[in-house]
Amino acid sequence: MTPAARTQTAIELLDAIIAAAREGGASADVLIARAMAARRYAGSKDRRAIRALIYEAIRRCGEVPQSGRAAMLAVAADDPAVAESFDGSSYGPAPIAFGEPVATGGVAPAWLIDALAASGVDGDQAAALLGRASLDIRVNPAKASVAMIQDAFPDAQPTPGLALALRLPPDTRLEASEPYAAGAVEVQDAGSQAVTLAAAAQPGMRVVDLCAGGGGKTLALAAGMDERGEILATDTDRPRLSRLEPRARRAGVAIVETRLLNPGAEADALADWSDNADLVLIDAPCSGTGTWRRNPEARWRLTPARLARLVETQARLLDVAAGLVRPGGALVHIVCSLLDAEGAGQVDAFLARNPAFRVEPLALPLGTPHGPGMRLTPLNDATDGFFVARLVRA
Ligand SMILES: C[S@@+](CC[C@H](N)C(=O)[O-])C[C@H]1O[C@@H](n2cnc3c(N)ncnc32)[C@H](O)[C@@H]1O
Repeated sequence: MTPAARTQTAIELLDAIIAAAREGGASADVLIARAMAARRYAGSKDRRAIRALIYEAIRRCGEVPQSGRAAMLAVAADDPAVAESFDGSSYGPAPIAFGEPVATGGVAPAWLIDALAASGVDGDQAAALLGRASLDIRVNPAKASVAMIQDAFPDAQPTPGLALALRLPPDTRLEASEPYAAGAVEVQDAGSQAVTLAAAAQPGMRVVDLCAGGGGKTLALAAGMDERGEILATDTDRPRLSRLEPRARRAGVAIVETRLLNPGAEADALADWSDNADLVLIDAPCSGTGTWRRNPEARWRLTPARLARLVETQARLLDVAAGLVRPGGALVHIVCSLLDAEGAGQVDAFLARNPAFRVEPLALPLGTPHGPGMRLTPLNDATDGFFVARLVRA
């Protein structure tokens, strides 16, 4: 493909991504994968170049751009090679017209920048939310030692304080590797591994992973339990939860049971665990402001109304979890967001409603104290952004 044809393809895909962001459609990654599968003439170099153009445009535009072309013109404004590709050739975009609309740059929509600033996230911290994400893995101690995995990936770097975490070069073909096929490693951001340590899961515990999804944190909890005890992994999303059991089998984990919940009726479905769990982990559904490095178009999807709904669900899930924790047991609240409404403020509000719980201070290998818990950020910790707090029932 010519550079002009690549730019035109990127513009068309950006149009689809913008429409999906406005209408709640599929993510950019999914739309790009679908489009590439349909464009068999695009070689691997073309695909990489088109993908890079699209993500450059998404990162550059804080507000939802008016069109894919306006977003690409924002890239062209700083990149002469992209500007030259607007050459009017048969598969390329029309030449740039004088006074054509160019999408406005910026980190995020203005209301979100204000909300982040009110949560203590300054301009540098906010800009780092759009940096490049690393490729981190967690070694599964049931299947391999860290040294064995370092032999398989000689460029892997350890993460200080995280005994099972390794950072790989971003172009590592992990999924085609033997350790991956054997369940000896799981892809998991180092920050995600660090916040899961707040749970301090131990052998013999009865644990509820209330928002288990596909089980990333469930398996990290299991790694600390040495196949002794019980983990009930629940979620309201059937397709996500259905991925957990095969993943647990692949990892050699047999102490996990899954249970599908109905939104709004979680407590009824969990009545048999009432006052009975040593540990409840809530990896809550959230705005994902801490994961923009991976899904930068997520900031175009978030609205104040959607954020308010998420905050309401999180509060409800915290109250459901409180009913499951036994006296002396612990509740851990995690969000991959830097907004206090979902993290520190959410936990403060829970404590005001539930005086039987108190905050237990955390000592994690990454992160800094923030309100009743700890915060990890891309700028400070080179991980996704997280808030985590550990609460103990009297
Ligand atoms: C941050 S994701 C969890 C990721 C997962 N723990 C992991 O480590 O891979 C949040 C999850 O909460 C689930 N969820 C949303 N509403 C829920 C509810 N009312 N009860 C339980 N889970 C819910 C979503 O389906 C989603 O899988």
